[in-house]
Amino acid sequence: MEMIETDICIIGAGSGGLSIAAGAVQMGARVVLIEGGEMGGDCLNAGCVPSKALIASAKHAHAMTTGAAFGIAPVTPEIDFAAVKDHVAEVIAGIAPLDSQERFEGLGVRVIRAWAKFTGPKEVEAGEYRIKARRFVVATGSHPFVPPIPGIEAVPYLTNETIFAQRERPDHLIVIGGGPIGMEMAQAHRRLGCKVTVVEGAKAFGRDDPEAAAVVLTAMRNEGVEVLEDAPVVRVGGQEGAIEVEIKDGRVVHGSHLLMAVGRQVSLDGLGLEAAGVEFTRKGVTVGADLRSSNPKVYAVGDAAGGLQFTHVAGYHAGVVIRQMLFGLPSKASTAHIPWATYTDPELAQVGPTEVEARKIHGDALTVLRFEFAENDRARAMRETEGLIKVMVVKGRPVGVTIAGAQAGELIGLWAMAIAAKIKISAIAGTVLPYPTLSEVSKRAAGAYFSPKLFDNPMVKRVVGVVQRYLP
Ligand SMILES: Cc1cc2nc3c(=O)[nH]c(=O)nc-3n(C[C@H](O)[C@H](O)[C@H](O)COP(=O)(O)OP(=O)(O)OC[C@H]3O[C@@H](n4cnc5c(N)ncnc54)[C@H](O)[C@@H]3O)c2cc1C
Ligand SMILES: NC(=O)c1ccc[n+]([C@@H]2O[C@H](COP(=O)([O-])OP(=O)(O)OC[C@H]3O[C@@H](n4cnc5c(N)ncnc54)[C@H](O)[C@@H]3O)[C@@H](O)[C@H]2O)c1
Repeated sequence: MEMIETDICIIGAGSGGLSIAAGAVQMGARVVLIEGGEMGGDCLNAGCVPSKALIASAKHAHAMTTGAAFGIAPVTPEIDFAAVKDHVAEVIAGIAPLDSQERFEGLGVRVIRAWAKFTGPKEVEAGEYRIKARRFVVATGSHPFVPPIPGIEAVPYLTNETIFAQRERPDHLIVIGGGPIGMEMAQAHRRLGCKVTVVEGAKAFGRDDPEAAAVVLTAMRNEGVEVLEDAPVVRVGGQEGAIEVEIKDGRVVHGSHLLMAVGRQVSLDGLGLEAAGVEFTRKGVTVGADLRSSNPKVYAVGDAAGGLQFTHVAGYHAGVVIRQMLFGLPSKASTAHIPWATYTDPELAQVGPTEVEARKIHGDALTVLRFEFAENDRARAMRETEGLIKVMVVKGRPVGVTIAGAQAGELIGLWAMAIAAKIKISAIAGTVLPYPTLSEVSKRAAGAYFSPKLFDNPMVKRVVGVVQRYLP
């Protein structure tokens, strides 16, 4: 077994691990990166990238059926499902070189392709190698959680790890779980010609603002996605082509294929965390705001750190641990300014607390500003008028924003910056934006903070009256 000594050893070459490796090596640290599966992790191979590529195909198909209002005769698209999957694979292949072993070796990272496990507090084994490092990072991500629903062991099912390779179009896809994975996949498959039923145990988009979630839910139902809520699944049965899913109230849904999208399980099994003195729970490695574990030489980032599970969070974590590991500077992760978006159509985006959460935290100090997409000229021109923005404001500064509507994922960026930089709502209201853009919904919502103070204020009216009398 070859022994390697290094400054930093990273386990997992996904969004978090790759960002740390690239940053650390280019700033002069010796870095070992260990990956047991595919370089790029979930996001590239079975998550963000393939799902957004599939959604893009679905959007093209949908546009072909919805042109009548624009004067374009609708046509029924001929969908070659296998070719759609070729497109998905091509998009992955196009991005893969950026995450590849060759690129990282070119940067000077020692890449080991094997499954790693700790054998002590300062030592990891992977394949033919023993690695002693001054600091370790657990960046092992997560995988689909498949609950022990009675019957599941005998029924063929898809997960995010297999659905993007499915080349035959399912006649009727049943999706268990109405979270972001389930809902993005449900709409994409519906638009690509499948019958789709989502069976959700509680509420679809359950982590989002209910009013915003309702906008998306209505749009999806109007497109023909059947969404059953408050419908916990208690049994599954049947075989490929003839699946049945039984709901607690006795209803049975019949379909051809089954997608399990009921959440994620962190990938910590077999990692030997006990040998390293690293505490963990089912949710992830137990870390403080500095992302350090109970073994001060071991950090955890991304999904493995047990918090928000997004690629941009893994990237943000990378910066937090790099500052500590390379420069010995204190650094902490916070969640108040982290946005997320679900790429349904319309999109759903959030940063900071929702209205209900903000009300609990700030009580009467909270002001909620609203603006409807229907009042935005660009949204009207595009006939994408469903949606709204809500801005939660405390003492003149935004603390949370919810957007449901076209390009919500793009629009939330402004607010993520405003909250991170503690920018005042007056700065957003005072920004001059190009007309006509969807981003004007943000400015108009911000302006709503001042309009009652200016337009419904007798004092202002009196002052203006007096000034008008004397102004030359
Ligand atoms: C269908 C789907 C769609 C998604 N869409 C989005 C999106 O649009 N936007 C967004 O921000 N997020 C999205 N996510 C979430 C995003 O993919 C994850 O949050 C992100 O990949 C987490 O990065 P990570 O570095 O923590 O883990 P990963 O990217 O999962 O990487 C972990 C790596 O560690 C490796 N590994 C695990 N154990 C070991 C071991 N013992 N030894 C060696 N290697 C090991 C794994 O093989 C893997 O390659 C989506 C997820 C899914 C499933
Ligand atoms: N656009 C994005 O950024 C994006 C897209 C996809 C995934 N992700 C990430 O992946 C994570 C996981 O997504 P997810 O959708 O798998 O999980 P989730 O936990 O968000 O949603 C799972 C849903 O399944 C339901 N459920 C659980 N057991 C059930 C049962 N027996 N019967 C019926 N319903 C049941 C839950 O009530 C829940 O609503 C997300 O939280 C997010 O962090 C992000």
